[in-house]
Order: sequence, then structure tokens, then C-alpha cells
Amino acid sequence: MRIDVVTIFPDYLSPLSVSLVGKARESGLLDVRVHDLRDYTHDRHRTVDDTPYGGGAGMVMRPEPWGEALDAVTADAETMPTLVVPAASGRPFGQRDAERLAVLDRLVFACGRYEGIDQRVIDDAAERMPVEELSLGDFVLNGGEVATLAMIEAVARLLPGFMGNPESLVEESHSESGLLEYPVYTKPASWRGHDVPEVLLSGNHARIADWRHDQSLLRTQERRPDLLE
Ligand SMILES: N#Cc1c(N)n[nH]c1-c1ccc2c(Cl)cn(Cc3cccnc3)c2c1
Repeated sequence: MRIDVVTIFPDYLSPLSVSLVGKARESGLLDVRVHDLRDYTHDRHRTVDDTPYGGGAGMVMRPEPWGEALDAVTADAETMPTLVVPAASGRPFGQRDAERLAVLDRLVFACGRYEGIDQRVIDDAAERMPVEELSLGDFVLNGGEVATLAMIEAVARLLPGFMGNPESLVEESHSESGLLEYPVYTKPASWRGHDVPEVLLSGNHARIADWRHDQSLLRTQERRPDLLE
């Protein structure tokens, strides 16, 4: 999978060079290219924003640099990529979205800042490629980079060969079961007076599986009853 990211803060995406995503890039499983939007400006100050039509506080990202940047990163596309635009006003991003995006050949992430990207950028791109405006959740960030990091990690970890042990993808929160993950423990069996639940030391795999399912159900009932509706 190739992922292009356009941003005015390329360094914000440096976490994509470490850990498993970094290893996936080194192995060729993932091809991530980060582009500085200011490279697509032509004035001395490399201006990417301007005042909003209709007034109001803050600034809006100019369409011209975005148009040139998206044209450049999609110019060589054999199949048009999907453009993902993190937006506070976007549709909530979830695990089903990660699964859907993980099977695509190419993604382009448009990381905006200020009060947002001129809407005509999204409208123009939608004439040539699928566009998804997605939100990381019901909280407010200052731009699209953090959401892009999260979405890329959620997608990348689903790529065949990314996780050393693909089995670990099965029993995760928000996986197909629809339940939250059960609590996990490792050695020592007793720590600061806290003991590992006896069933996990029993070696009885049927009892362990039942206990884990019960724990997942309890957690989901307590923390995310909406998942059980
Ligand atoms: N994804 C997501 C997401 C989220 N969950 N919260 N905030 C964002 C997000 C994504 C993109 C931008 C761009 Cl472009 C500018 N801002 C700042 C802003 C904040 C509030 C209202 N208007 C603009 C963004 C915030």
C-alpha cells in the first residue's frame, strides 16, 4: 500500500518512521510519502492561508496549493487513490473504516490546519477520486495530523504481514466480536498483593476462554453499552 500525506507540518508525521509502521516501510510492505504543502506555493512567504469569505475568526487554507499538491501526488496513479480528509465535521472513523481502507492500493491524506481547507479543494478532488471526510472522535484537535497518524496506524496494522502474529488481530476491542477486549496479565503471578486470576493459571483452556468472554462482556456493558444495542 502506498500512502501519501500532505501537510504543513511534515515533522508531525515522523512517528510513522518508528516501530511497526517504520519496519513496514523498511520492508516495502508500506510506502509512506510525506509532502510539505508549502512546496506547492509560489510566493516569497509560501502562503497557505487567507481570511475567510463571509468573515469570522481564524484563517482558511487556500485552494491553489492544495490543488497543485493533490494533482502532483496523484499524477502517477494507475488507480485513483482515495482521498482521506480528517475533519472535525467528518463522519466518525471506526474499525470498519480501517478494514475498508486497508484493502485499497493507495490512500492520500490531506492534513489541514487553521479553520479548515477551502471546501472547493474537496469538491474538486471528488470529481476525480473517492473522498472521505472522517473524524477521529468527538473532541477537538488543532489540525488533521494527529488523526492521520491514528488512521494510518489503524489501517497499516491490518495489512497482511504487518503484525508478526496475525492472531493478535482477532481478539481485539472493536473487532468482529463487537466486544471490548478482556483484561490481560503476565508474570509475576503476584505483584504488590495483586494476584493474577486463578483461572488463567489453571491451564484449562475452555474455562479460560469462558472467563475471557465473560470479562469482555462485563467491560462492554460497563464502558460501552452502546456496542450491545
Ligand atoms: N479528524 C479530526 C478532528 C477531530 N476529531 N477534532 N478536530 C479535528 C480536526 C481535523 C482537521 C482540522 C483542520 Cl483542517 C483544522 N482543524 C482545527 C479546527 C478545529 C475546530 C474547528 N475547526 C477547525 C481541524 C481539526
